[in-house]
Amino acid sequence: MSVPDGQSPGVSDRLDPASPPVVVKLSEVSKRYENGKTAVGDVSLDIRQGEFISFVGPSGCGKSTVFRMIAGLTPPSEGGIEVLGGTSLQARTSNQVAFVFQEATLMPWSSILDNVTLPLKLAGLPAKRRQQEGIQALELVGLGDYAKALPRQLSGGMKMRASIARALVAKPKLLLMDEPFGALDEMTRQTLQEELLAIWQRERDMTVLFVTHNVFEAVYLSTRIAVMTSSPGKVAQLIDVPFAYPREEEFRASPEFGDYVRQVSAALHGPGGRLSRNGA
Ligand SMILES: Nc1ncnc2c1ncn2[C@@H]1O[C@H](COP(=O)(O)OP(=O)(O)OP(=O)(O)O)[C@@H](O)[C@H]1O
Repeated sequence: MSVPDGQSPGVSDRLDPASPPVVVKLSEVSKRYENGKTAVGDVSLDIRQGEFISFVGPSGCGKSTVFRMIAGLTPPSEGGIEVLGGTSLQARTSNQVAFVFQEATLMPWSSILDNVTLPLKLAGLPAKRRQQEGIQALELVGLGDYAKALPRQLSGGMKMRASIARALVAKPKLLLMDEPFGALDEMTRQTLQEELLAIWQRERDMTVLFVTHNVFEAVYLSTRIAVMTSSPGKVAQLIDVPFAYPREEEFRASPEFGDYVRQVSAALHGPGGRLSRNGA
């Protein structure tokens, strides 16, 4: 396992939060739904280009609400959100932001290639170009041989790969992943985690925001972890995970990995209220 030493080219950039530009800026953001529920209260957070940041927290603490606001799917009640230098809506409609959800949500009657290239079709790209880019995205996730298959012919893990390919096909600058591996078995989950990190490392400028309930997954994947607490949802603690990539299998078995898992778990389950007073 390699620990950052500032010498490896590329790695230090990923881990130095001071250098890359801010791509998502949340300024005192709150969200109160129409039924009066305050889902998110006063969250301020800067996310920089190339980060892989995971959001962990108890069910209902507002993780998906934060994502929906960043995606421009629901407006904040208070505060400001800037995405890639503009509004969240501008970023989404210009195809710079892509999503992956827990369900792969593929169109059952369309081939995997047609599913994956849908965002390009919606953007008006010609058929030949769509096909080229689609095949490229499928190869990236190891589904190069399944372009003509229908979703029902794929396993759960393969469907998720297709969903990731669809998100990557338009080469987004920001990838929002809301519990993408939550429904998969542990082995498939670990394989997809490794593949996702490999893709992220290749797309040097792509920033990934990832929601998970799984502390092990958060530590394995992330440069930084936002630990959220509920009522109302807040970012209670930000934890840097300063280990170089690629993170080999032995990283998962290392004492340092265990230390970070314990630190994040303590932040999640520690003495009630103490963390939420350290709001980020
Ligand atoms: N459209 C809505 N209208 C009213 N309340 C909502 C709405 N969407 C979410 N909520 C409430 O806001 C709170 C935060 O929900 P959200 O889905 O953001 O949490 P979460 O952390 O993503 O949960 P989980 O981990 O279970 O997916 C919850 O109490 C939820 O019931």
